[in-house]
Amino acid sequence: MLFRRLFASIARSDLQITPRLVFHPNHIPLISPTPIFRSYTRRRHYVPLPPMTANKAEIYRAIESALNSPFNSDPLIAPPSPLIIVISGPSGVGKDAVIKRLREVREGIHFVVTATSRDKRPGEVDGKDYFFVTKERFLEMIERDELLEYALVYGDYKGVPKQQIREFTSKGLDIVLRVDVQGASTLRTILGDSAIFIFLAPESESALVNRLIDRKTETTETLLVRVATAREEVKLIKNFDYVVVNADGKLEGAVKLVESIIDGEKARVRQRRAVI
Ligand SMILES: Nc1ncnc2c1ncn2[C@@H]1O[C@H](COP(=O)(O)OP(=O)(O)OP(=O)(O)O)[C@@H](O)[C@H]1O
Repeated sequence: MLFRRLFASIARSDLQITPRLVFHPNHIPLISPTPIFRSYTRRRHYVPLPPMTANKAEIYRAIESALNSPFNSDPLIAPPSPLIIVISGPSGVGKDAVIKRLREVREGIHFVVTATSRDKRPGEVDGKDYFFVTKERFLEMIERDELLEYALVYGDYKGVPKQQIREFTSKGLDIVLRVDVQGASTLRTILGDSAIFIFLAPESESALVNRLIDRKTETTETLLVRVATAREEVKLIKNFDYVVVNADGKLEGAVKLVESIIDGEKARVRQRRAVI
């Protein structure tokens, strides 16, 4: 009784157990090796296909008809999801310089403007380089949960406004965040693998110190703190996905490598998807 039921259910099902396949050069297969082909083999026995010497439209239509569904021109692959790219590295390594150049050479990216309570440096523009806010306003932003991440860096607050990320990812743009190394570690905890983390490294410690001296933005005391911190920060490289060396005079190369990383990420089969 049990066997009879089992055989009856196999007979009703789409599964077919076949000892061998039958092919003919100008015909579609009579018996399909897998159930997936069965629907068209069942409906369209012996539909002759034109030879490859026939005209293109005729071959096209014949294949369409044999598969029993029209071809369409819709993209087979969905467009890549917007990326969140975190660029970090020790003070003076060239985060701003790399981002400034990336901004010039690449479209489709929104560079998140960090909010900071520090004073403007000469040449910096409010709303472009940073949102310069008072300490009080910054504390209010923390209170209202408006920041994805924030930190007190060398006595000044810096933080990433959530609203910008939401607004621009919804428009399909990639997002670049520029944060210090501690901030990147915090973001890794918050975002996990849903974002890409790039560590910018100098070619040597000495190059980094020289760059900071040349920048002329530090006192010797703050310079000392930055360099000592940089030594510790290099140890956190393990929290990152990629490392890009920004060597002296090789800014272009560093930017190209960042672009290649972005391109590679866009070609991933399993896309990263961040929810902010
Ligand atoms: N590849 C490079 N070659 C030579 N100089 C560079 C290079 N990259 C950056 N610089 C210079 O090094 C100095 C430090 O760079 P930048 O201000 O971009 O560093 P940063 O990582 O943003 O620093 P901070 O975190 O302190 O703001 C700047 O004067 C910049 O012009």
